Amino acid sequence: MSQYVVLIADALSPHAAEVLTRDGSVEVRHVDGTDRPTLLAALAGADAVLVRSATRIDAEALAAAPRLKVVARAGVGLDNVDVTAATAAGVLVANAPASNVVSAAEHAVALLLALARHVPQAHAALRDGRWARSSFTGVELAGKTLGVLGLGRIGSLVARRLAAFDMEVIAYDPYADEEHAHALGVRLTGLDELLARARFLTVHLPLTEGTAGLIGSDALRRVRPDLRIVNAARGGIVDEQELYAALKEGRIAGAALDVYAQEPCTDSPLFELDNVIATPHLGASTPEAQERAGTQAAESVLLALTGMPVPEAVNAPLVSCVPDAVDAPLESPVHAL
Ligand SMILES: NC(=O)c1ccc[n+]([C@@H]2O[C@H](COP(=O)([O-])OP(=O)(O)OC[C@H]3O[C@@H](n4cnc5c(N)ncnc54)[C@H](O)[C@@H]3O)[C@@H](O)[C@H]2O)c1
Ligand SMILES: O=C(O)CC[C@@H](O)C(=O)O
Repeated sequence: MSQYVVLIADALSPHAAEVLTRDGSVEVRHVDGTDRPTLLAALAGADAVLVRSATRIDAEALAAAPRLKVVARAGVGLDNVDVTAATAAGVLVANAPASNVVSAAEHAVALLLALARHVPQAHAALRDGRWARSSFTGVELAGKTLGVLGLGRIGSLVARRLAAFDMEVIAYDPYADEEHAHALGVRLTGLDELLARARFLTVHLPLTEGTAGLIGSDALRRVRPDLRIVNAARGGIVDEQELYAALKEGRIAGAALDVYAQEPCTDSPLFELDNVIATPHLGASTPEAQERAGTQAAESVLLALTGMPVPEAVNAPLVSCVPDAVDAPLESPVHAL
């Protein structure tokens, strides 16, 4: 008989369940974590729960889980887990902080290029039978200033990739290291300069009390009218109502969004604007990222439950695709106890 019950509450790579059941001590139960009554009932008998971004592990969920020892987030952002409440309850919280950063960075770059050249709009027009070349004149990236908000793992990967497009890259991140920025060819600036100068702005911050609404009414009145904004970090960092107003009034030129204040989000006034392109939180949606995220989250659960060490091999493929300079200054996957 298995010693531990582990819930998988969001759709994870099958590798997660494979890792968890490896030594026979764990019974895996799959539940739909977005169905609240089902989640709360299942948590009653759970020793651990693995989530992506859809399932909320808040104080109510923690209170329903008397046996819970660990919450593992198969990805980066921990805004769907109440880390403070978990810590108070003696529940360990782990994430997989570098698992999906390459995928997320590539998606941000894809959105930025698509925004610059109206790719989704031109594709849609052609499918409608319209050869509307003059409607879709774009802009070059070369020589333009890219402002990176948050020069952590993903911001650094995006900066490096877009520097290769001959963009001038500046970044605002009060915690970033000058040498790290310099090695990437990035100049650190204050927020005021970044807002005033950027032709493209890409957001790579965590959602916290300090970053919620950072790009709001005030910031959006200090930018150039030809600014294009990409947010593939978290909804709510860019205020959606203020973004709508800025786009509608021609105070900025366009926006590309992967994330929303409320998700799922299928009905936003922003989707009606011609200069907005949008994807449904796809930054981490590649098999490569999901395999790493699921595997690393499962390894963290096993480590927390059984004390079984994490094999080196699990981390090896990822380290080889994330530059040392990006990997170095960041915290360990186990976030809080
Ligand atoms: N779209 C997706 O699918 C997807 C995938 C992965 C991550 N994300 C989001 O991207 C975010 C960033 O991920 P990461 O791996 O780069 O995180 P990270 O922790 O490596 O980097 C975040 C950076 O933001 C900086 N920062 C924090 N507060 C700031 C502030 N007020 N002003 C300026 N800089 C500030 C930090 O110093 C850090 O360098 C995650 O928190 C997550 O929400 C989205
Ligand atoms: O699980 C996902 O697909 C989203 C993950 C991403 O937003 C993250 O923060 O890691």
